[in-house]
Amino acid sequence: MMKKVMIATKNRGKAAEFETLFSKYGIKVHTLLDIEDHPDIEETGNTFEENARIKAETLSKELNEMVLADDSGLIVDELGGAPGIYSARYAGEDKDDEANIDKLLHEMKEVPENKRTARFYCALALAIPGEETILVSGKCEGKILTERHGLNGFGYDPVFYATTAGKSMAELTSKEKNQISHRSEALRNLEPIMKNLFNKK
Ligand SMILES: O=c1[nH]c(=O)c2ncn([C@@H]3O[C@H](COP(=O)(O)OP(=O)(O)OP(=O)(O)O)[C@@H](O)[C@H]3O)c2[nH]1
Ligand SMILES: [Mg+2]
Repeated sequence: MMKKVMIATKNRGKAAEFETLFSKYGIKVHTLLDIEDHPDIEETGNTFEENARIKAETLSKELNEMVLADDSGLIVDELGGAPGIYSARYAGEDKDDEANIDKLLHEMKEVPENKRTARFYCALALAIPGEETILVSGKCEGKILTERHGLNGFGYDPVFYATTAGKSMAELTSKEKNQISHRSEALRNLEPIMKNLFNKK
């Protein structure tokens, strides 16, 4: 039997990354994109963890099965932590990656190189019916570039210089991004728990 996990996301970039990240465990990924006309789950929390928990528990209750959710975003020091939990909607409700980047570059226009520090953060929530939800997180340190570099990835990747890679996130192959990203670090922190769960079945 093929193992599978449901992820409470409608973000195609995340879905693609999770597909690759889970494939090495032989686990197939399903998302909200596979359910026709599923309404958005409202993110009413004040932290990444709260929002991840809301998305995972809402869908888990609805489907009565185990659900994983990712709430993530970009934290820019000079902007007091913005866009943070509002990263997807930074430039407006339509979640336009290009408009978000334009707004960020504009806000950071006068900021000198040494003050452009930032990080991606990812909270993962694993909701299991009848059990306490499990929360883990990961981050990835970097700087905000002054213009776009690279075509891979999604979101703010073209303007995020990943310190450990020495390149923009969008210049990395998906394999390279998956070695250093906030999302992959969070998932590694969930690995022992997932192993237990999937081996039980
Ligand atoms: O360049 C990026 N590389 C990444 O690896 C990344 N991870 C997150 N983000 C940004 O943060 C928002 C998440 O917000 P978010 O967690 O609410 O997700 P979302 O609303 O897009 O989808 P859903 O999972 O809620 O359905 C995203 O839209 C992006 O703007 C990233 N940007
Ligand atoms: Mg969202």
